[in-house]
Amino acid sequence: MLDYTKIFHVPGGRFFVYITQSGRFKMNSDHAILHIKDQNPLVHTITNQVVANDVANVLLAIGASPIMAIAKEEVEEVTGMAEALVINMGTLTSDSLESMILAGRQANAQGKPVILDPVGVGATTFRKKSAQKLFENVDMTVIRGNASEIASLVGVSWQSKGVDSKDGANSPIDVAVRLAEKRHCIVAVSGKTDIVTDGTRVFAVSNGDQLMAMITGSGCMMSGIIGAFLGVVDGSDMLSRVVLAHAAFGIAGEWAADSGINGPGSFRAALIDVLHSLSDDDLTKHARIERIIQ
Ligand SMILES: Nc1ncnc2c1ncn2[C@@H]1O[C@H](COP(=O)(O)OP(=O)(O)O)[C@@H](O)[C@H]1O
Ligand SMILES: Cc1ncsc1CCOP(=O)(O)O
Ligand SMILES: [Mg+2]
Repeated sequence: MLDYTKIFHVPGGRFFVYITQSGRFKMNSDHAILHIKDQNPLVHTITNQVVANDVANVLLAIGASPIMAIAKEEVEEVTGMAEALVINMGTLTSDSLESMILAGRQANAQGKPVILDPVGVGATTFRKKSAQKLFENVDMTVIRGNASEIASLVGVSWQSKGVDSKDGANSPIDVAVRLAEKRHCIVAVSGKTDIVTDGTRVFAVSNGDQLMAMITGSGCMMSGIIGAFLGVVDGSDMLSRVVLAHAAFGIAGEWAADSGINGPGSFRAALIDVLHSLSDDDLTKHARIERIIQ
């Protein structure tokens, strides 16, 4: 059992951890993956040039359908036919920002989930200002990023290098809760342990493998997978599904790492293979989810 009180030590002791028996926290969706495979949600993804192919492939592997469309002439139409919208700032341009706003407004108007991945948001002034513009125009359902990205969105300093997060003095829980409160949405902070919160309830998901940090795009893929989990009619709450999406991707990472791969290249392929065969039963048995009480 992990001792989260050590991992998430917060000056002032704002958080402590409620450890569930067997380390698993039962979520209220037992059929999340089945629903994705049955309903085959279309996920409109405006992502970066580095990872578009990987994100499309993980969406297909889990049972969703990807559509990568970026032209401002068509994004509203595409979001109109999709079940979820994923916006990723990885290789942002003024044009793609405009498209993200158009697509985001369309999704909001139709009550469709919008997932924002603020890749490298703290790295440049352009990205910071663009994120601000996005928040002024679009209500996000989920913001998912690494710790330095989420910290940057609440004005907390955190070490980073380009699009990657390094060590930080603050707690990832603290910055996640602050951003969720600020933007009134679900926030997920990825890392060795992922934190998912709506500002009130906080969950820690400890599935995953260190190889996930050795390929580019694992965070972007995670954001795409959230789009698949939120793009279905499931009967369960959004927060549970975002938590389960993290567990599913983390389990896929663990099993891919364990599948006789040779290194990061074959790990990336194995990740897609494992996601393709992952079931709700696997998720129930192997998810390591804990609830953190503030
Ligand atoms: N050291 C690690 N051990 C286990 N899983 C990890 C580790 N680092 C990242 N992951 C997983 O990889 C995915 C992407 O996280 P991360 O690398 O933090 O995002 P990003 O690629 O956006 O920086 C998440 O699902 C996370 O749980
Ligand atoms: C390397 C890089 N540069 C711009 S976007 C990108 C990919 C980032 O992917 P991730 O955040 O999932 O590691
Ligand atoms: Mg990222």
